[in-house]
Amino acid sequence: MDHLDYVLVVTALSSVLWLYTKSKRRSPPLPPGPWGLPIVGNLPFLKPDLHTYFLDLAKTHGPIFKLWLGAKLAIVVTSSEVAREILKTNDVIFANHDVTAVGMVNMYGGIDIVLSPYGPRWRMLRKLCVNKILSNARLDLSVNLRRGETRRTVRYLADQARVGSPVNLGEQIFLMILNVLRQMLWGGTVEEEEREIVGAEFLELITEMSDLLMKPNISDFFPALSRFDLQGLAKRMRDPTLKMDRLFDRVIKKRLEMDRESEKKGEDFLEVLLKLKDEEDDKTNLNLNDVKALLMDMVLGGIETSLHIIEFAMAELLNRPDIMKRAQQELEKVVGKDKVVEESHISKLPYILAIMKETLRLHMVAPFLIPHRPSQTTVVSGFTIPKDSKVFINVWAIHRNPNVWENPLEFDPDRFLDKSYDFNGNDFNYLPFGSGRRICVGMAMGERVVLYNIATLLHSFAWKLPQGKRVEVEEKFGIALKLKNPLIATPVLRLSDPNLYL
Ligand code: HEM
Repeated sequence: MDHLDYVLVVTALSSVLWLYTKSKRRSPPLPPGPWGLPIVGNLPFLKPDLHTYFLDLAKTHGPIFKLWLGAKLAIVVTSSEVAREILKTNDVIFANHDVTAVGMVNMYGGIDIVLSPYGPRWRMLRKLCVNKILSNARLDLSVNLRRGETRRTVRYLADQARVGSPVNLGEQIFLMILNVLRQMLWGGTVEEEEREIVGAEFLELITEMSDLLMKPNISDFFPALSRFDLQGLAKRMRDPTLKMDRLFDRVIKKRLEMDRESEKKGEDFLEVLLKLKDEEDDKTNLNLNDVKALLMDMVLGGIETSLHIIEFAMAELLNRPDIMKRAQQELEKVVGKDKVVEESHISKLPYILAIMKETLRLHMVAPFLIPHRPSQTTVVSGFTIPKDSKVFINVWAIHRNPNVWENPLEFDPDRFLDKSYDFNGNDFNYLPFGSGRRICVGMAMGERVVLYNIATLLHSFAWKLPQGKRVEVEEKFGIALKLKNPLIATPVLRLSDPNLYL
């Protein structure tokens, strides 16, 4: 090799090396992750309780790892630092929710808040909810709609208490929350006799839709196959969605037929939404489908979350009579035994609030939030996160991190009396409602409904378990995390005046 050749070879090699390091520098690698099979990736290895399975994987692969769910790349985050990078540092890029094939059928083609991509339409819907429907001022107007349903449950439980009969508490809480939400949506519209019919149908449809939304779907793992709907899930979702749509139509028609002048104004969501739709100077340009998609969001976002928090809280308290007693002492001091709890009391009940916060820490009902989806390829913690991947933030695991939470598996509301964690998502170790742009829009309502109903159940009744029994507080993964086994307990009247149970 003469000198010129030597120079050429060295130059060529250096250029290749330079290009290689440059390209390396330009695109960091994907996060690490477990090996998968060709085509199906990690799908065959998934376990039903995804939240615990993902935590186990994080122990091997670190706070950010990847999985191939068929052709779809999933990124799983298990630390508050990485969660912050996603939800705060890169919040606009991650401000979309992942869209599923069945969700699109259920949500009028994705025109609702949850599935709308971040942009002007989502902003308009969100503003409408925050200012006109779910604000504290608006919720103050509908306090009686909520109160009536809770009192109805108290009457039923009091009847059972008088005969010493155990109740399926989870079932009762479900019915109570379902009815509270139904009342908020259109309670001022539907008359008493029709209420029962609409209620029974409502319960059936919600259960069916939640089940379908949870089913793993080939259409999501291989989007190119989605038009074949190989498991028939989209087709199956059409039926309950159509029935719910007809139910919405019925109540909307009823509302439109009512003599508006003679009705009380501004109580239920439907009335507010229809009024907005008809306002001439309204800039939202809402149409009927928009109204129905918003009602659907409230139905699916508002019921399962609140109901499971109350159920988990009651399950924990039944195992901890000392904590239940402290909560009841607080209620006696603030409300007294000669009155019933009202929503106006809840801001004066810090221990009940601590019970709600601790329940949400230990049993995060939306364990991965609603999975987010980056609108462009970006780098997080030194790894490339490609556009459109599905990002699971395992908040359930973050809430149990032993480096942050002392004795994380113990139910201890006191930790929230000492530290000022709130629900606003500012501390990335505690994110029960999410954080940033997509934080839960129904937070104010969820907080009221949960606090008021826990307070009422504890104030009106002492609760007994069969002799020597404990509640197994086990979790079951689903669209919302729920208690695995039925919660059976016997209510015992606590208040001396029988009129307080009417
Ligand atoms: C206490 C009960 C509740 C909890 C724990 C809860 C939790 C959450 C969480 C974790 C998210 C996802 C945040 C994210 O993706 O980053 C969310 C979103 C949402 N929640 Fe809630 N929620 C509750 C009650 C409600 C209620 C009562 C409603 C409505 C009536 C509601 C409506 C929604 C909607 C529409 C979204 C989507 C917001 C968006 O995409 O911009 N939630 N919620």
